[in-house]
Amino acid sequence: MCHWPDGQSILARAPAKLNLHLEVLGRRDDGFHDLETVMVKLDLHDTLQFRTINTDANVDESSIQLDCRYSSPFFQSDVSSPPPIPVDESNLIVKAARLLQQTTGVTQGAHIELVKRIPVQAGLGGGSSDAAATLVALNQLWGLNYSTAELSQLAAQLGSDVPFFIDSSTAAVCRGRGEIITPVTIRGNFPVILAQPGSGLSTPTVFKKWSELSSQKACRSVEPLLEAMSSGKTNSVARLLFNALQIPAEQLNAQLKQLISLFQKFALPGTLMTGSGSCCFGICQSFRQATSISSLLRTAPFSRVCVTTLHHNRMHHGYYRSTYQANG
Ligand SMILES: C[C@](O)(CO)[C@H](O)COP(=O)(O)OP(=O)(O)OC[C@H]1O[C@@H](n2ccc(N)nc2=O)[C@H](O)[C@@H]1O
Ligand SMILES: Nc1ncnc2c1ncn2[C@@H]1O[C@H](COP(=O)(O)OP(=O)(O)OP(=O)(O)O)[C@@H](O)[C@H]1O
Repeated sequence: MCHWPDGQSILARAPAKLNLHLEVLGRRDDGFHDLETVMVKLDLHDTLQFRTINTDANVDESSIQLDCRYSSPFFQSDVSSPPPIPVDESNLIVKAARLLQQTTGVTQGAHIELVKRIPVQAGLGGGSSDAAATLVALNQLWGLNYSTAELSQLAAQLGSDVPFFIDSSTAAVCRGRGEIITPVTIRGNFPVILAQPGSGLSTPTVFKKWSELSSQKACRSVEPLLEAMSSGKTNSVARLLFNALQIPAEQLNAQLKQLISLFQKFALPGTLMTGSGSCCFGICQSFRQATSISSLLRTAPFSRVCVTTLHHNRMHHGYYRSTYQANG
């Protein structure tokens, strides 16, 4: 989190996530599913700038104004294509700001500029991370002094993945519908190739497909993966990747299935789909390997590719001038 010298502006980084392990334990009465999932934050991130509303400009002081621009290896530079996310009240950023206003009774508003790099409907948690960054930043901008625990409770009302992004840890096991967070250790770092097919997947549709296909199988234990993560054994981490939603997702999206088959042709230590898809990832041994495989993946007509690493040892929702690019 970075404060501008005038004290009226905050810049926040909202990282993407990967699910290294995702087991669905069963369907609940409220329509959600109980999960056991291991999530890690990535260096790939959206950037959000928050400013107080200039009341001289004849604007309602409690309004929430959101502007969005796209700046990512995943996005096309074609400005004529319509933006893939709404900037109205349905945006999770606006929902997070409204929830904070309603809960605290604060009358202040905000102008928010989003630089969107994380692809949408990809299972990378982009909207959830933006919502968490908004709760943390507006808590500061509006001087609310809410604790992390209080912000986490609000976060869970916005989405199952949002509390993970309030937590400052790089990696965590998330249980319940995703909101019960236990931070875990991940040592070392490794390059990750992200590849997204031409179309995304809706989370409820993938869970519905899982219900249709599910059988009474024993649940896959998370413990061997946690041990490999804490001892920094990247090859073991890669071998233990697991996602119970991948088969249902492959049945819903033919390009995803093709992309996973393509990924499996390369000698990578491990590949998987993240969350409810449709983005897939490969853990690489080196940047050289990541660069050569990502250029081969880029030749597939339907896939968009980007290389990133884990989001390690950063300030919470941190921002470093040295890594910030002029284009956002
Ligand atoms: C698949 C994951 O990305 C794994 O990290 C998350 O569980 C999804 O979390 P999310 O996008 O924050 O999801 P939410 O916005 O809370 O829920 C969207 C929809 O996904 C389904 N959903 C989500 C989470 C969960 N544990 N069980 C579910 O069945 C429900 O149909 C729900 O209505
Ligand atoms: N700030 C936002 N960023 C991205 N999507 C948003 C945002 N606000 C609302 N949305 C909507 O939320 C939906 C899911 O987008 P998102 O990119 O968060 O999915 P996801 O990566 O699959 O998330 P998850 O991994 O948490 O399931 C999209 O249909 C999008 O229109």
